[in-house]
Amino acid sequence: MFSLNGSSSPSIAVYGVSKSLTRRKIGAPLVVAAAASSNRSPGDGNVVLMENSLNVMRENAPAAPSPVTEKDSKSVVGGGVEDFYGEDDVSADQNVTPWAVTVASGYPLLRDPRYNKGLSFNEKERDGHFLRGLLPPVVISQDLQVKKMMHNIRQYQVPLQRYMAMMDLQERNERLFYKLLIDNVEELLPVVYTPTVGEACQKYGSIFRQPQGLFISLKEKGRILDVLKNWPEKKVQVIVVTDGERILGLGDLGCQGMGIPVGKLSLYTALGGIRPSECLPVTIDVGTNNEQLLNDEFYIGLRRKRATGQEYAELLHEFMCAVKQIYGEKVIIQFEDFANHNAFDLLAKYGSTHLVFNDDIQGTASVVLAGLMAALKLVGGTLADHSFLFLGAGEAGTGIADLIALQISKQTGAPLEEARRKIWLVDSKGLIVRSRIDSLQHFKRPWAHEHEPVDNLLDAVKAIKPTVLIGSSGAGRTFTKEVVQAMASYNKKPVILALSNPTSQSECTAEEAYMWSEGRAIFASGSPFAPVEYNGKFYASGQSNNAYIFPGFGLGLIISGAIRVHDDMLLAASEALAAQVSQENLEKGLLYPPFANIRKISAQIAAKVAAKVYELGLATRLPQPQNLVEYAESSMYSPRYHNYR
Ligand SMILES: O=C([O-])CC(=O)C(=O)O
Ligand SMILES: [Mg+2]
Repeated sequence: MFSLNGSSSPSIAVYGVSKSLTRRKIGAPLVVAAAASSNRSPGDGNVVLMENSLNVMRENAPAAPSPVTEKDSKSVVGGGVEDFYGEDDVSADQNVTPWAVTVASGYPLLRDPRYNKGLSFNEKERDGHFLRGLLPPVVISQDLQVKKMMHNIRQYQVPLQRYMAMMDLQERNERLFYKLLIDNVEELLPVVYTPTVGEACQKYGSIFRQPQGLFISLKEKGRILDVLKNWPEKKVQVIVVTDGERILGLGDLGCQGMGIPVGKLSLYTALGGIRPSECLPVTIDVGTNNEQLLNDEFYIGLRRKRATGQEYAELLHEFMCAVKQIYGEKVIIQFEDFANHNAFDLLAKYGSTHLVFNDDIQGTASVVLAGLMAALKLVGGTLADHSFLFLGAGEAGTGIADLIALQISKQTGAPLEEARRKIWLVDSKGLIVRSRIDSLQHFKRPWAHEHEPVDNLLDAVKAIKPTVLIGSSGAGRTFTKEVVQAMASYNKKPVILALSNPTSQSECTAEEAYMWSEGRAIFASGSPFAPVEYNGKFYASGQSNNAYIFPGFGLGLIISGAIRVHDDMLLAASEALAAQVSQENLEKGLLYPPFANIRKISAQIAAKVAAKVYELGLATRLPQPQNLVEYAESSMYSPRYHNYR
């Protein structure tokens, strides 16, 4: 027991406190001034409150009252907290000096986004936490706050203004931000994520207000470990890292790519239930080759050309080692929006030493495979009965192609080589064929099949006559009328996926796909499109975006204590997602379930991924929980306010 406030707090509170403090290494011995209550909910517990609310005070400093939550009646699936906080944490903390711990109250409490509740502080809390007079008299519920915020956000017509309003809210009242996002996910996803996040990155320098993640630049070379220690949270489960070189389909945005890790991690919390405090957005700044940014007076990054070769590799290696040193081997490192060459190299280099996941290669592959599994119910046949043509042979294109081939090979027993022959890729130089092999980058070589050269997409469609056309090129409006019409001339129901983001880079719009195929296309896109009307009929289209996969995938890794990612886990995630597509969805032409159910979907994905982690012997959380779906659900962060004593 470790509590000076009378509540019987289990050892968990000690873990959280001591661990944080050990790592803080701040000066002389201190005294403990406050601790958490007895609530133990794995996704949502007071431990978080403790750990994230530490103000370390010098010996004899007065202890301010702490907002400690009242006992929460929510039932808990056994063992969750220990798993998140790890028994190894205890032994690591044996030499801890007693420290003083308290949390903010009064004005600082209102300024602390993690604990601020704004007008929802009740009368008792206002008295107990020195808030009297700092707020107007009214006390309102969190639900009313949500209603008010949605009303305000809807006043903004310009998407970037909505984005900024959401970011302001995140910096002011974190739980309200997540409540808003979770309760209105279909409306707000395009605001905090693609397409708006793309524009936000382009203008990040001028809209920058508060740092929302860690910036690690070449200036920090040799001291990245110290930089990581500056991050206020000591328990991190997921890092999303970019070097900004290929932000969506918008190209090199340098340091301003930070909007992407921030956006992705807010989805980790909203969609996958990972606690916000355990998510760390990182941008590695090695310069930019974007002349416009280099000449932009508001640019926030290093004003130099990109470092490459050894200089680049050394910085990344230092980062990878420092992360493992400080957060252990179970932290997920999600690579996001790196340029092709680095993305493949980093995944190959660190795949066997770290828990790494490339969202653009693996997450996109898994979500597209799920969409194809659903599409088969509409077009018939097995994967092996179809032929696939890609425009784009980068991370997404080859990643998806690899996973389709793997699945075909598993289903038919055919060797991978043979399965690959169903799949063709077009890059900027035309169809990838054998005669080009010597000039191809290594990740394109498996796709260089025997064929005469074809130098453009339309001719490739005519030559291959694919049943499925997938755009992953980052180049907008490349599925022209002729291309879509050619697909519709060979197929009763052509499957067309325009995956590039944001909307401006989509290979075609939903309207174009339906119009040019006379309403016969089975269409999905990376960024959302509103339903379109064609010949008096409405056509909805699904969003084939890795946001369906990575939050649940990450949760599955966390709840099983995975130490490595394996392709079979991606297949498990695809199957779990495809299983969530209802007959009703399919009848509307939707290859994916609505995002409105995403937390339930994420729990299903997490359970299937975790089961695979156990099966492969890559789990460290033992024994395996009996019901993984329930366990995943109960592990999720809830944005509901706590009551403070
Ligand atoms: O961020 C998204 O919307 C999907 C993605 O990973 C990308 O386009 O790079
Ligand atoms: Mg991406």
